[in-house]
Amino acid sequence: MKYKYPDDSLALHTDAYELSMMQTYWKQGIGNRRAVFEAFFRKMPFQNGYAVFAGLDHIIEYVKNLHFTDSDIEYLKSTNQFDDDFIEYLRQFKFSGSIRSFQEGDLVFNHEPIFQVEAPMMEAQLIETAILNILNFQIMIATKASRIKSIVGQQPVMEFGSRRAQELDAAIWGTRAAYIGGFDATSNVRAGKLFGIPISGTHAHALVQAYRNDYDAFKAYAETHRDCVFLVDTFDTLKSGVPNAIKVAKEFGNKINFQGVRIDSGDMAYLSKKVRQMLDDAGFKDAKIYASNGLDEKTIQNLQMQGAKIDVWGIGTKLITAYDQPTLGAVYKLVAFEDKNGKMVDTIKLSNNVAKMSTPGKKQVWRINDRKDGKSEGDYITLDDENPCEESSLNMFNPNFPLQQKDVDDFNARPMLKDIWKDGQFVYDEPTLDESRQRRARHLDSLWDEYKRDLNPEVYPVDLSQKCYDNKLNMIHRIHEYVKTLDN
Ligand SMILES: Nc1ncnc2c1ncn2[C@@H]1O[C@H](COP(=O)(O)OP(=O)(O)OP(=O)(O)O)[C@@H](O)[C@H]1O
Ligand SMILES: O=P(O)(O)OC[C@H]1O[C@H](OP(=O)(O)OP(=O)(O)O)[C@H](O)[C@@H]1O
Ligand SMILES: O=C(O)c1cccnc1
Repeated sequence: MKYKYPDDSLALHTDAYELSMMQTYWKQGIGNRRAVFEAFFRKMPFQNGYAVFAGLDHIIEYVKNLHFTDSDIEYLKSTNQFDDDFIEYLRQFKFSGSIRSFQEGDLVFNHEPIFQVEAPMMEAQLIETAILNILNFQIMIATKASRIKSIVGQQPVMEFGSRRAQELDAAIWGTRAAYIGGFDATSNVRAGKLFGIPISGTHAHALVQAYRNDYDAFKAYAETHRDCVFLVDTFDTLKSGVPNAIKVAKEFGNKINFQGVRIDSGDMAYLSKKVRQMLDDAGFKDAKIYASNGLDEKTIQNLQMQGAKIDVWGIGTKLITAYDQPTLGAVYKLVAFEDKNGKMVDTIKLSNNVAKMSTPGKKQVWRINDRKDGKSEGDYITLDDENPCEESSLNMFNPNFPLQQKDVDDFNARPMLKDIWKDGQFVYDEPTLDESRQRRARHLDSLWDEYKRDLNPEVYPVDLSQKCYDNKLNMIHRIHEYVKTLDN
């Protein structure tokens, strides 16, 4: 396969309609007016009580490198869909706006802005597709990983999904998201090199098949490696795999570090208990039992319930493909746009479905924590000019059920949308990947258990300030009045 052009850039990683709209804005002279777009999702992934934010690092790389190459320009010309003067404008395109975002490892919730772009309309429009592409995938994988890690607890959990992922990028960025979500290592060596994620692995059935029997295969592996985990289920786990693993471990003694065995099929509760007994009886009490094969948080929980003696978990398909939910469904909506007099005017998208109505205005999300126990009370969405830190008491109410409300007195309020770019300047002090991973663990600690259970969690409060709520209602009302005039 050959590309049609010698180079590739991500500037064209956008939907054609973004470029079509840009051309309209540009030709109509409104392309440089400021616009504010916000990304949010409507439903919690996997019906989980929280989601884990990930993807910012990839977005930063994308925006930093965003420009149209000569071949991008040449290609756009060849489509005959865009005017030459507009294409010439694209040649000097550079992102000049501002971006605010949650940070990787932060917990995020539905209906709150998780990512905000304030930029000339044309610029903000171009980047929608890539931003959603990245966030929709990485948040889902980080959240799935976090669900799995929460069930597994302190035991190590390894990401094994590259061979099953939706192509190369999904494997790489998926494993990075999984690491933020709490996974401990990956089998993908490139992800180890690129991101510094610890790499880890055992061996495949091919090795045993190549030597035609367990003993010769394990012996060959032991002769060529110090750390050894033997895969014991190629022929017969209990009759051949484990006895031969023990035999080789005994023969090599201190010459190898016999870490344990991996089981990849069969009844893993039954087998792991038997295998544990065999390893213990042989004096290998510290040897670990690794398990893989179609695992996720549900199978793991079930195996735990059955008393399975598994110490290390390898997870592929069901993590990296976000098996039970194909996308997060995050959207990117225009919430304010500069008018011809240079004034920012809020905008709204109405819908017959109340849940689908956007919340107008440039906003900030504040995480409200109880000052006494540090626990999160909920998220409080304000218009950008409000500051709940100046209030002594907050009335938090559910915008869909305004009667559901509570007053919070002794609280800390932290703004969650952090500056990443300001007027074209990159201003973010990027955390390391390990810091982002720790952030998720720290934030989970401040969440009540009721929001963290994997089945039917309580709904975490995501509330609007009175001003934000009134602004939304007023806009809805005004538009309804306007539509009524059209009926006549
Ligand atoms: N004790 C158990 N309780 C619940 N689920 C289990 C148990 N043991 C294994 N599983 C899960 O059952 C599913 C099917 O296991 P099974 O061994 O039949 O897989 P398989 O892929 O058909 O095996 P093989 O690789 O031998 O073809 C896997 O997702 C596995 O994780
Ligand atoms: O089941 P998953 O969660 O996706 O985990 C990854 C799977 O990939 C490997 O199997 P594969 O059959 O690809 O190779 P093998 O020859 O090593 O068994 C491994 O043995 C796991 O079963
Ligand atoms: O190292 C392993 O055991 C491994 C790696 C990828 C997929 N399955 C297993």
